[in-house]
Amino acid sequence: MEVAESNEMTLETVRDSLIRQEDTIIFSLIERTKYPINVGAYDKTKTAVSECSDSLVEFMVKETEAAYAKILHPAAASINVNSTIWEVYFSQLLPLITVPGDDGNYATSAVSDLACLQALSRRIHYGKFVAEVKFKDAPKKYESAICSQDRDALMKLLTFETVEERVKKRVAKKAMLFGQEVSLDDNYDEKKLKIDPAIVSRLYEEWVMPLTKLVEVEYLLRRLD
Ligand SMILES: C=C(O[C@@H]1C=C(C(=O)O)C=C[C@H]1O)C(=O)O
Repeated sequence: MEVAESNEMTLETVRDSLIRQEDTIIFSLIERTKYPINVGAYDKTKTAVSECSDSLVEFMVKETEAAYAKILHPAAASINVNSTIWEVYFSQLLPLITVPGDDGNYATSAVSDLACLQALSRRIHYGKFVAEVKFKDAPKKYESAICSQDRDALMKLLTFETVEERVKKRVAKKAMLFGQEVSLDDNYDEKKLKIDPAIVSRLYEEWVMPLTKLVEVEYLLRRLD
């Protein structure tokens, strides 16, 4: 991932980007809540793509991944946690943010899923940039752990608990603000929130941040190859 872009990157600019990406993630999740879970969209027998054994969503995600693979440095591109993101999204997150049921809108809900998966994947794989700036800021600090391929030591070195606490609080606050039913009187009804802020916070705590850190560790392990 030593692309030209990383020269101008600092920990601050990388963190600013992660903060902006929170907006994209939360808005894409809110968009998906418009539709029920629509399990039919994930049913290979109902796929709308002819001569293709994938479900509609699988087909769309694979096409997008193929496009991204063309623009990434091979070493960084070898780190890919999309299958885990996929699993978490469909088996854990989607049932939490959607209502049960099937409204037949498979194509539009699949487009929405794709937007969520892309936003999550981009954020989590951004861990490569985060790791690169952390390494550049203090190479000595990381070198011995990299040489001994010590995952636990790397994880400790790159973790900032106070930053993580702020992320969890901020995403819950954003979910509350972005998910409101906006009306012209001053009352706002907490029950009408489009997404539960606690779920967004949990998504970050249990999956987004741990996976970002996993990407950071994987990147650093290969950094001196
Ligand atoms: C991304 C960073 O690395 C780690 C992961 C974080 C995250 O995924 O939000 C936050 C703090 C760090 O523990 C960072 O330091 O900003």
